[in-house]
Amino acid sequence: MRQREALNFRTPQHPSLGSINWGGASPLLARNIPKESLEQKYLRINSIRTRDEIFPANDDFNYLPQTYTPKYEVPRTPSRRHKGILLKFLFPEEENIITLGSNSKRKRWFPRWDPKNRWPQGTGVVPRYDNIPLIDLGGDLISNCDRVKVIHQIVKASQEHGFFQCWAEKPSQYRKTYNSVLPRPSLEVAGKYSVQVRKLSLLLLDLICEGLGLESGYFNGNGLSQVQLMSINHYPPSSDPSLTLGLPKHSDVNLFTILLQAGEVPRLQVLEDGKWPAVDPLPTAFVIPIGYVFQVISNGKLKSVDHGVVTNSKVARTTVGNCIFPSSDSRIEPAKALVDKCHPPLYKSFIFKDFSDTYISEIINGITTERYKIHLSE
Ligand SMILES: O=C(O)CCC(=O)C(=O)O
Ligand SMILES: [Fe+2]
Repeated sequence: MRQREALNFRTPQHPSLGSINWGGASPLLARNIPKESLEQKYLRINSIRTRDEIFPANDDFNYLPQTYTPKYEVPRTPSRRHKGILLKFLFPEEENIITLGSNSKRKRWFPRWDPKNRWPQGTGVVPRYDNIPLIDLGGDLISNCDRVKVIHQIVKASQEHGFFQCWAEKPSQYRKTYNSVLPRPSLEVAGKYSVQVRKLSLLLLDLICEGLGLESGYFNGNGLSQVQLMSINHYPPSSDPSLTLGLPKHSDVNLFTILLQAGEVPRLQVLEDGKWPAVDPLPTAFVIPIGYVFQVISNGKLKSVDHGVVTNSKVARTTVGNCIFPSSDSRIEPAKALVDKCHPPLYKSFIFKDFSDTYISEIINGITTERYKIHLSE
């Protein structure tokens, strides 16, 4: 028999994630979702359903018109019955509850999401990504030799793989400073951590700037690296990972992300040569995926990489990502110093906000990034 249970979610998570409702999925999933769904209450139906039942391929499950006001019969719970008049007025629950059921013709709040693009990497056994460059930033980065070597490693990895891993301090110090961030940091720890990570991001920006041959401080100007957004992603275990939202295939919308992974289970999968090998979590290293904005600014010298997350049937996983973004009004275009007669611009110029507003929903739906590109025949 189906047991019904009303849950509150702070971010749009799939009900099969269970009762954990902190942190939530990456803000990626919160983009372009109707605002009201972020405070949405909906029914969780505890029953085993197949993946196709939950996400029927031909179902218009993700269409939610602005004026949508569902009216369903919902069993009353004691807490509702005793709710004060003011709360009832502010939160008219019956109208906020949406059922996720197999036969329902009701509209759902999920973003339009082509089923083919949900788990292109599959959810079974995955190969390990065993040739990820691991770059040591703990050396003497002032002395020319080390600096040149590290810059070369970063640029090469970002060109060939679209991401790299790095150590920022000696491993033992590292554990002490950063381990307290996971699995669930206090606000104070999160604040301290984000300051440390900001320093690391500025160092990486300086090194990449030099590696690309751009004038010093290039990324400090025009708001190019002004915004840092921290997201804590928690992926509870799911008895059937194929029913659970991890993170769909995407490449990051920013310059880069500084990602800390906890736990033993490799679940971050990166697309390389048509395969989706998983990145082993190293507790003392950061994973740095290059974002699309960096690909554009570097005129294609650095490449952003598709990645995604699949959940595990037994083990939870938590990651902390600090994303380095331009400010919303920044103009994004190939750096002038990288463009000349022999190297024409490969990307159009755009304002970051115009791009970021649609980028996530586009890539989630498998729409390619072609429209940002300039084709040489144009
Ligand atoms: O949690 C992860 O491993 C990846 C997170 C991610 O890709 C993102 O937040 O963009
Ligand atoms: Fe990502």
